[in-house]
Amino acid sequence: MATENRIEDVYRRRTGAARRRSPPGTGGHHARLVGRDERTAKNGKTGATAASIQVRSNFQDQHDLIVSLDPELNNYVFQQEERLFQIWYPDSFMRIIGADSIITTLGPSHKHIRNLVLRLFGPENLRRSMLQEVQKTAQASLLSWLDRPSIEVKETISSGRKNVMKMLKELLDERKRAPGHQGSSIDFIDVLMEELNEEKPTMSENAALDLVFLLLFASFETTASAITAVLTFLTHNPEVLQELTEEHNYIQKRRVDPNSEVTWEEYKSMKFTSHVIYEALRLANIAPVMFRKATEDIHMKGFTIPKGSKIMICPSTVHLNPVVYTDPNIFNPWRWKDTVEPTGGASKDFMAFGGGLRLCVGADFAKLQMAIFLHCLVTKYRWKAIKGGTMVLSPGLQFPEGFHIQLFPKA
Ligand code: HEM
Repeated sequence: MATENRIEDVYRRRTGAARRRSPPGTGGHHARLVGRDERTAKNGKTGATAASIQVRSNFQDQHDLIVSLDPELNNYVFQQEERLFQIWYPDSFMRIIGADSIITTLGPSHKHIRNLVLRLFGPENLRRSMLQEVQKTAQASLLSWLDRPSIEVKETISSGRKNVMKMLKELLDERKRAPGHQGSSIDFIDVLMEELNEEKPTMSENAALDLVFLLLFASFETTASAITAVLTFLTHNPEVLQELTEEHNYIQKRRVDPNSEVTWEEYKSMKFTSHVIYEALRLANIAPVMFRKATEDIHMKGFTIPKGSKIMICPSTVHLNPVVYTDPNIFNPWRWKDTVEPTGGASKDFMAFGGGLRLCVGADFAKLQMAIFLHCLVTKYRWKAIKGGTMVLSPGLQFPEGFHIQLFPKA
């Protein structure tokens, strides 16, 4: 796996920043080191002493872009969300996700939309209905993989999920034609219909569809990448696969009917699985960067981040930091054994799901999907790697040759 320097290098290559080292203030792209230890950063060493790199860029408003390689600054940004920092993403990204989304809203509106989304993806609904749904989907996908000589894991997982978008749109139309869904479990369309039928709805129908799109966009790539990364790590680490399989076999053996559905208690008992998931997310750095802008002048460690500056947070600075994680490039789920799991999926040492007010709303859902997929996989199947499986951070996680496997039923 590549390290945070690689991310920095790729970023510099793309902006041309490193090559044009013209002095600050002369316009165009150029890079200036503003960290504590210029030499360390130049030599490409990683770790707690890594400096922040400040790049003056061609962003429209000509404010600085600070690439933060400092774990403390990363954490501080999340803690000070909507006080000293505010969400900001480049225009190209905002065009994809739509101007009117959870990402662009602030304050009470943001909180309101988050709460709507959490009615579907929060722990209560995960326990009540999503657990079953997720299990059915995982079982059906794996069954459909059986007859095929080679499966490209990420592609297969994400194409399956794309059908969900189509289905949700159809469902919204159907529910509009025949309102008053009487099902026992709530679904997101119920939540949205309720919102749209309010006397003073907080969103238009288009905004509601945009939100559905954003949720699917945010979940397709990320979850598919995460599951592919876990499978790759398991393939290369048979001792991890063995302990994981033992955990799931044990859960299955304790049931009266081994084929009955996974219960919430069983899911919560999957400790080693949870460590495998955290470890894979730590190494994979699926969301390689996050952006914010400073809403005030901020003084930190002898530096000033001027109001209006854009800040690029790189979670790998923490995740691949040897001071925080011993042998950071080694896939070692046992390292989590004596660690308190990050509350709500985030801590100052673990930011795969971001942190603070903007912590990923799908974090619990993503972990549930991964754990249930692994349960269905290791209790019923084994697999053989056919091709690919190389992971590169460039700067996001990529599988240049994909990861192709063949699936077999367990004897
Ligand atoms: C392994 C899978 C996933 C990873 C690594 C991941 C990562 C992240 C990260 C890092 C953020 C914070 C972005 C920021 O602070 O700028 C985020 C936010 C978000 N994620 Fe995820 N995500 C995953 C799965 C999902 C899923 C399954 C969904 C949908 C159900 C989802 C929906 C969202 C949404 C809506 C936000 C914006 C939250 C807000 O602004 O309040 N994510 N995600």
